Amino acid sequence: MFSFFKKDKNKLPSIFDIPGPKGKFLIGDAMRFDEDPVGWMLETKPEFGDMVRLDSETVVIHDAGLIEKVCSETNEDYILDNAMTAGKHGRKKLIDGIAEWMQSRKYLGKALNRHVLTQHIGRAGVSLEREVDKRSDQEQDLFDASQNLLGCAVADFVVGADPEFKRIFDAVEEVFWASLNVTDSEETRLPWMPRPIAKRAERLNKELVELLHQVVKRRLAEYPRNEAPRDALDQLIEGMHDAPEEQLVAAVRLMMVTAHGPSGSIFSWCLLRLAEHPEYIEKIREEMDRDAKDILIPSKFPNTHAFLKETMRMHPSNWLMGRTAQRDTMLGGYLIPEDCRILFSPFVLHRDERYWDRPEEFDPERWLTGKAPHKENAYIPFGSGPRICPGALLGPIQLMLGLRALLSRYELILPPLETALPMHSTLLRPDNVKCRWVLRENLQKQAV
Ligand code: HEM
Repeated sequence: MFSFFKKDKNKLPSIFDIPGPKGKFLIGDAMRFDEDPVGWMLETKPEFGDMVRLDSETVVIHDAGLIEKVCSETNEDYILDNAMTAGKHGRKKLIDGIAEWMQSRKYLGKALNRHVLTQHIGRAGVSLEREVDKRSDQEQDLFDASQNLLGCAVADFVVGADPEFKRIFDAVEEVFWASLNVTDSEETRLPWMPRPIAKRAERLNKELVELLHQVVKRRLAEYPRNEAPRDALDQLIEGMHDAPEEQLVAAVRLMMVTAHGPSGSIFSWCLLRLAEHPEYIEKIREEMDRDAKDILIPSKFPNTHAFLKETMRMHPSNWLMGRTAQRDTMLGGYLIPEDCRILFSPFVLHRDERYWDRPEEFDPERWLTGKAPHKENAYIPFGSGPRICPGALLGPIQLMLGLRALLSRYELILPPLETALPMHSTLLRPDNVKCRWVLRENLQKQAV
């Protein structure tokens, strides 16, 4: 027997030892996964278990503990990247920028203070009511309307005190849609293909960055203001006024562009679920009658928070997340090679019977018992680890501002949830659902 046929007993089990469907040479089962990723995961999980090899460099994991391990080792053993930053060159840039971004994150966290939030809630409450009124009694796309409203709230938190707020918000909107088109498209898969969608996104992004440079310059010129910070940018400058201008611009841009989509996607599903559970509309309206600044105290809005949490369980905006190994590393007893992609799905995790009771049932009450309704690490709508969403506390506050602006004066008209097909693309969003909101008093008049 030649020695290379003998199994090396000392060799660690590698990615090729991880079970998975046979698939095709080189591409594994990637084509089947691309056609229906959720179906693929739900089908392969019972057969192959908590670690499933998709192709020679991609593994899908389902175990809550393993997912937590990968998330918590991000920045060290794994890197957080996406279709826009894939490839060796893009990855190197990301790795080089981690320390700077983590410093910005620290100061962003400080912006979640009472001063900034109270001013944000006042300002955003007014802007959201205005945006809701503008769209009154119009048939519109649900996700489009939702992401516009919530995007406005996010931008207000970040740069709401700026005299050019509207211009900044419009530029962010354009970049958001252009980037979503890139990550939704197949373009980035084949590096040698022309990339018109990505080129447009790059141009719009460049324009946004130029605009944000002007904004940051203006604020730096005003520093020190000797007044409490009005928005996240004021707070960033308070902590980082001697940081390079680029770093401040990058932090502000990333926050606005990243937060736009998830918030809008959750808001869309929340409205669809409310139309399915009208009894909650009344409960939420009752809670919303309280003083606006109480929005900062979740215990005063138990039903609203329970409803939002359950919406994020069943419809996590970031339904498929991933990390890439920065170096050879061990996971679940296997040696994961550098550049290997690890995928995990909050959508599948949040429906796993091992971690949840009646996972397929939409039941906000499960969050009202005083005990966590799930096993450890099984609820990750905001991700986890050092790169967990820095807006995890702010997101629900802004969703509540959106609900308040809409439900206090308007009645929703939406198709039944079962007709709303989910689009599992970059974000989990309802596909082409039309919605309308009508002033409550007008509906009441019509009823008489
Ligand atoms: C309900 C609303 C929101 C949801 C569901 C959401 C969800 C997420 C998720 C799942 C991630 C990826 C985390 C990971 O990979 O572990 C993320 C990242 C991020 N989110 Fe949010 N988010 C929301 C609102 C916000 C808000 C309001 C902000 C800030 C104003 C924000 C800023 C960010 C940023 C900057 C990142 C990137 C973090 C990093 O790479 O270090 N998000 N978000």
